[in-house]
Amino acid sequence: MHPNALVDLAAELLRAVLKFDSPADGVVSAFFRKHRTLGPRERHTLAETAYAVVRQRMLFQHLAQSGSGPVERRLALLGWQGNEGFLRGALSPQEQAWLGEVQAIDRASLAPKLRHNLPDWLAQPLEQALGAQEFALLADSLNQPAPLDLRVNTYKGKRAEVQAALAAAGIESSPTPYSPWGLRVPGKPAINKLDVFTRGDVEVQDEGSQLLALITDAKRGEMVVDFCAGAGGKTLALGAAMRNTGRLYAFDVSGHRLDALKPRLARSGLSNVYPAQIAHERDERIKRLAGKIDRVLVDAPCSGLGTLRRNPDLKWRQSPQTVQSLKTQQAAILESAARMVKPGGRLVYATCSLLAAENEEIAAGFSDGHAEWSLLPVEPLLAGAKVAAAGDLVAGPFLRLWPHRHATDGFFAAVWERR
Ligand SMILES: C[S@@+](CC[C@H](N)C(=O)[O-])C[C@H]1O[C@@H](n2cnc3c(N)ncnc32)[C@H](O)[C@@H]1O
Repeated sequence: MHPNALVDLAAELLRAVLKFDSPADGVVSAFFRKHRTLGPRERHTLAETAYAVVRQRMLFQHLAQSGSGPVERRLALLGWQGNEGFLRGALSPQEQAWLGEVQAIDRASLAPKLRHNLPDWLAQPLEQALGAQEFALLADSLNQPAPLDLRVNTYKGKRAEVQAALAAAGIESSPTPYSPWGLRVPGKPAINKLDVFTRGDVEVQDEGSQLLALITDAKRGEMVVDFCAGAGGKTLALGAAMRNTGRLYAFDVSGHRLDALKPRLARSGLSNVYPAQIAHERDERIKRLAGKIDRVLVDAPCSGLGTLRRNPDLKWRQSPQTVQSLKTQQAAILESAARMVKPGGRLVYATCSLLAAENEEIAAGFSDGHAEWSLLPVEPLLAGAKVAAAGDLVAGPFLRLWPHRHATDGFFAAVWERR
């Protein structure tokens, strides 16, 4: 394709993505379905350029105030993630001069919000929680792509064996620093055609997500509920920890997401998982399990702001209002899920949000209203699950993961035991 045509397509894609009326990954996929003839390299350039602009939207929109022509084209030039020489082939002499000028601007001289690229309502509580210096590190890490983490299906194989199988396929990996189940792979090699993937020895899963399953500590023969199972990332980890025994219910209100669990379940070799769509958190099915369950994991619907490395559009699509309505939902789901836990059983509340509003505040609300539950400090639970450096992963009694500190998504977890 001619360089200019590809830049024009990047501008067209940006016009759609920057509406922020639906998730960016869906917009990108729909765009590729419309432009079927695009090759893999062109798709990579277009998608990565769109993501780069979404990540640095404030900065790029500021810089794009100068120059002329459609603003999306200037944004595409600023965020270009393809070959530099190829890009030069698309530029007019005026565009070349403009790009040179704006790229020479010293970014350190710009206003803080143009450097961190976060909306005020989000920047403020994060800066308050971390202090200015560490907040800058967080903001920087949120603007980097995430590494590819894999979870070894320990029901089928050992981490060292999977690592060797990956190496034999030309893919280098290293054990994740905290999770005993994880491997980290540099770059983004396609792994879904490898035998080690198709036979279910390995799944793609962020190390932070693995740690949530580890602290849930589901054991052989137990009755376990993954309340917000979605496509089952944590379900599969729990089922493997249970060594394919006992009964593991995977509940979700979204049948569509549960459908995505099915092929993963088939690969995993697990037969102890019972996926079921529920109408809402007070569904009859939930009531029938009251007081019967050993472990309940609530991986609650949340703002997803701990996953900005992968889903940078969330910072523009969420708002104080959406967080407020999520908080109501989170408290209601936790309340309902708790009823299923039997005396001596464990309840885990987790999010992939960085905001105390969705984390510590929800946990405090639950503890305050429930004298019959003891909050369990997470550090010994992590250490008991053979997680290295457990003390580095907690804030007080809670699990608190940060992309800039732990190279994981930003997860939170609180754990209670029913007396
Ligand atoms: C953070 S996602 C779960 C991700 C999943 N656990 C995984 O590891 O892949 C939250 C899920 O909660 C589900 N959900 C939303 N409201 C719910 C409710 N009232 N009861 C159960 N699940 C709900 C959403 O459909 C979504 O799949």
